[in-house]
Amino acid sequence: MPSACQVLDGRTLATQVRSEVAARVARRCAAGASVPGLAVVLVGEDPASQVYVRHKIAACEQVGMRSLSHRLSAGVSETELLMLIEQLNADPAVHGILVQLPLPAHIDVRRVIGRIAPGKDVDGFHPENLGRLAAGVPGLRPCTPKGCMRLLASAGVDPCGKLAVVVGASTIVGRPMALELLKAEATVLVAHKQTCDLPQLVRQADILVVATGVPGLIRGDWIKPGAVVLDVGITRLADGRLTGDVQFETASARASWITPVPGGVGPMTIACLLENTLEAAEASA
Ligand SMILES: Nc1nc(=O)c2c([nH]1)NC[C@@H]1CN(c3ccc(C(=O)N[C@@H](CCC(=O)O)C(=O)O)cc3)C=[N+]21
Repeated sequence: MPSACQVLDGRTLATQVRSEVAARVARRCAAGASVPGLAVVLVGEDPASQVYVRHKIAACEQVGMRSLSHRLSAGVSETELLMLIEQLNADPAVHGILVQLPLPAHIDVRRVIGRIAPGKDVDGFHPENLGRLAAGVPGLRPCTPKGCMRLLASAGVDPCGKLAVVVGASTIVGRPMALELLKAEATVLVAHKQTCDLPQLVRQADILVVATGVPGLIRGDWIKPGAVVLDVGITRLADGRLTGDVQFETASARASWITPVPGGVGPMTIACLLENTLEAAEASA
């Protein structure tokens, strides 16, 4: 890797964000306000989801917040899940609600997310929060795109006037990422499964954000020299290693900044979840 390319270290930045959150939580509690509480709802026994949920709960405790985990069997009815959401909506000790995705196929994800009180939707997936982001007004913002914007800022990269290409148009990452970049006055292109000539688009990107879940999709020789590359993809290979959507070795020979996988965007997602939970608590009282 030429010395010109720098690794954007998400672990170090996430540690900084988490200690800022911890300090704000301590100040809030010292002033007599309630301990921020995050309710994490996990449906089914998917081992990867269980690991993520454990990470989130440990992260809460580390910054002095309360976490409440609700585990439901894979066969739980949508009605029962909606009843739990209503109960959490009404609980004043719960400031944030996170329903771990994916949900079993018999449950309508949109109905479940739409039932979460927007003020407690710390994932920022509720249509009201996505609408606020689209309108450029304050609200709870999806954690991964928010973490990506923090990573850009930490590298001193201002998106204003740059050409940003977002690969992947999911509701949870690609779309809100495009909205964040647009708010920051980048020129934004969104590529997806039907996009013709992906390499030709990627080659123009000053800022490239990839969130497809297709390991190694983006070749290093597609990267514009000097581009900033944020790799959101995270796939566990058969040998147990984690890998991103961007071919790191060759991409880092051309990029000016690049996030590694692991240790890039992932830790920032969790840090921003904690920050959102604190924001939700601060807005509630
Ligand atoms: N309602 C909901 N909200 C989510 O935010 C959500 C979700 N459902 N379902 C699953 C995905 C996935 N996700 C990750 C968060 C952090 C890491 C992370 O910290 N990764 C570490 C590595 C972790 C490891 O070693 O496995 C890293 O990239 O360095 C990864 C993945 C949040 N998700």
